[in-house]
Amino acid sequence: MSDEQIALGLRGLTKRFGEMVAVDHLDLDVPRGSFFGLVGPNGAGKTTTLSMATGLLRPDAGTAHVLGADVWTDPIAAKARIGVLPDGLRLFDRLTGRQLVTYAGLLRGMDRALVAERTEELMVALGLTDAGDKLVIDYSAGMTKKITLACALIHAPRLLVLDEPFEAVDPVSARTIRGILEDFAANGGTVVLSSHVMDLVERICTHVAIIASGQVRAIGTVDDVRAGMSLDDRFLDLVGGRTDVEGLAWLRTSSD
Ligand SMILES: Nc1ncnc2c1ncn2[C@@H]1O[C@H](COP(=O)(O)OP(=O)(O)OP(=O)(O)O)[C@@H](O)[C@H]1O
Repeated sequence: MSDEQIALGLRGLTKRFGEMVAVDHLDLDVPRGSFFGLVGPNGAGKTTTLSMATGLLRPDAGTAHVLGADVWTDPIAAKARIGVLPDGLRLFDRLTGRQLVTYAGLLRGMDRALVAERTEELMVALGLTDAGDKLVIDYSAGMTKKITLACALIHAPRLLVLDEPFEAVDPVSARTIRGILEDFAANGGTVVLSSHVMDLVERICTHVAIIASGQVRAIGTVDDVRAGMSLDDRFLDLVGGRTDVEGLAWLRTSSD
């Protein structure tokens, strides 16, 4: 793949927490226009990788490029092109939903009238119009996910990096979000998302990387990585996650 075809390029990305290597010389190329799923067991290093890729966590080694811009040496250019839905982000939750999205747009240096226009469009598209004047602290988990997504979209980024975008989101909202993301990718945008839901990744992603112990175990189009199996089976084969349900015998016996 040539550099122009790569939306997100990670090279030798490494992060240690004390003795533990969370991300271990990780290389990954996300093609432009792809819908790219990042999957892996709990603790595999997905969030740490995405945080380093988007300028939220400084790597110990390695580089991250967003559409050619180095995230760590040219952060202003890189960050202008990215919209991020981070995991467990602390929001200014004493703002209303509408105020929070407006704030995200103004922080990006956008014109106030354009911010107002896009905020209303996003509230409608994400079904948040009625909740727009409610404080974010009073939002449900799914509503919080949607308002954070609105903040990630307001400046019309070229690359969206979403940590578990469908977690806690109801089926109707999931369908809406999926529609917005598919439209975004169909028009030249690139989506990178992490998920534990293999069926979802199999259905909506064009490409996938399976990560375990901070390294890429398989990468390519979903069909290539599946290799004729379901993604779920391939995942379990690669990460060796199958455990037999022996033990916990006490759970099977009733005490009354
Ligand atoms: N700030 C931190 N300090 C210490 N260890 C950390 C920190 N952040 C992550 N880790 C460790 O790094 C490893 C990778 O964590 P990470 O959150 O990237 O995994 P993940 O693939 O996103 O997991 P999950 O699917 O459970 O969200 C884990 O072992 C985790 O305990």
